[in-house]
Amino acid sequence: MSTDDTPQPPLSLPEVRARIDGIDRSIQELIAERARFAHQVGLAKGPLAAAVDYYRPEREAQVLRMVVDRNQGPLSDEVLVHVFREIMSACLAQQEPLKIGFLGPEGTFSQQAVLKHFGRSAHGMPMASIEEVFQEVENGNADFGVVPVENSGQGTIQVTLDMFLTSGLRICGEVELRVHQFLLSRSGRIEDIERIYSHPQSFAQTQAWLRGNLPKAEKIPVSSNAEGARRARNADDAAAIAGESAGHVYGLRKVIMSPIEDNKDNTTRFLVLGRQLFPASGHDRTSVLVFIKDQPGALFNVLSPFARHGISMNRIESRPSHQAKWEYAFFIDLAGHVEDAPMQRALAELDAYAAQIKVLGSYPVAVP
Ligand SMILES: O=C(O)C(=O)C[C@]1(C(=O)O)C=C[C@@H](O)C=C1
Repeated sequence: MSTDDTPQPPLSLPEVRARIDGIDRSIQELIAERARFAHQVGLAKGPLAAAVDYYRPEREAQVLRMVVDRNQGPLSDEVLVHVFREIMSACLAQQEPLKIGFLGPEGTFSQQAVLKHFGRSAHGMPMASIEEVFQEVENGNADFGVVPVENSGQGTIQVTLDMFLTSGLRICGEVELRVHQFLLSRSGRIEDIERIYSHPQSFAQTQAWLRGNLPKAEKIPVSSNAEGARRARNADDAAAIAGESAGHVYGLRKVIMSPIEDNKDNTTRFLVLGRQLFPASGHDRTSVLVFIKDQPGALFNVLSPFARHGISMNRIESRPSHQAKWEYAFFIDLAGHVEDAPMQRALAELDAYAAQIKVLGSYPVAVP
C-alpha cells in the first residue's frame, strides 16, 4: 500500500488476479497449517474412542465469536462464520466425521440447520421423525441430533419438548435459522396450481400470502416440506411450499422469486441433542425441566429463585408432566451455565419446591 496520498492508477485485471492468486496461496497454506495443529490438538486429547469425543462445542463457539469480534467488513459476520465453521468442520473430520441425525428427508430446514452448525464435513443422517432422532442419539447410532424447538411466529414444537420428559439426552447447542418459504412447482407457473403440499408449520407461516394469492388451491398437509416437494414434482397442477434447498433436491422451480412467509423475520430455533454436558463457553444458556405439583404459588416458587440470584429467564413453558394428573413440567431457558455459582444457588433453592429438576443442558448461545 502507498504511504503518500498520491492517487494510484487502478490495477489491471491481470494484476488484480495475480494479487488474488498470491492471497489464495497464503490462505491455503494457513488452512493446511491450521489443520495440522487441529490434528495435534486431537492427539493431545489422547486416544479417544470416537469422533464425538474430539468435538468441543464451547471451543467452536469461542473461535466463531473471535471471528465476529475481529470482523471489520466488507464481508458480513454470517459469511465469515460460515467459512470458519467449514474450516473447523473439516479439521475435526480429520479424526472421523461426526454423525448427525436430523428430521429428514433430504432438503428439510433441519438439514440446513445441521449444515449451518456442523458444516459439510459432518455426515448427516435423515430420520423419519423427531422421536427417531432422539432414539438414534440415545442408542449411539448418531453422535448428535438436530431437532426444531420453536419458530418465531408459530411458537413451540410440542413434540420436541415432550420428548425431554422421558429422554435422558442433553442439549449441547442451539442453531437459529432464518426460514424462507418458497412456492415451488415443476412448471413454475402459478396459474397451473390447484393443490399445494407442505408441512402444517409451513402452511401456518404462509397463510396470509396463500389467502391473498391462491385462495382456491387445496392445501394438503404432509409430514415434512421436503416430502411435499417430492410429491409435487410428479404433477403439473401441484406445488409445494418448502425451502430453496428442497427445490434443488427435488428439481422444482420457484413459482415466484421472492419468499412467501408472512413474517419476514421468520426464524426457527433448533436444539442439538447429545449424550453429555460440556464446559462453559463464556456466553451460554441453560435449559432446565422442573416438575412441580399444582399448588398455590407454584409458578411464583419456580420463578423467584432465579430472580433472587439475578439470572435472566429467556423462556418458560408449561406442559402436563405425563407423570401424574395436575402435575406440570416447566421448561425454562436461563442465561448462564449450570456451573456458574448463582445458577447453582438458584437451583438448590428451587429443589425445595420441585418434585424433580432435570438440567437438560448448558450450551453456547447461537452464533449468527
Ligand atoms: O480445540 C480443539 O479442541 C479442537 O479439536 C480444534 C477444533 C478447531 O478446529 O478449532 C476442532 C474441533 C473441535 O470441535 C473444536 C475445535
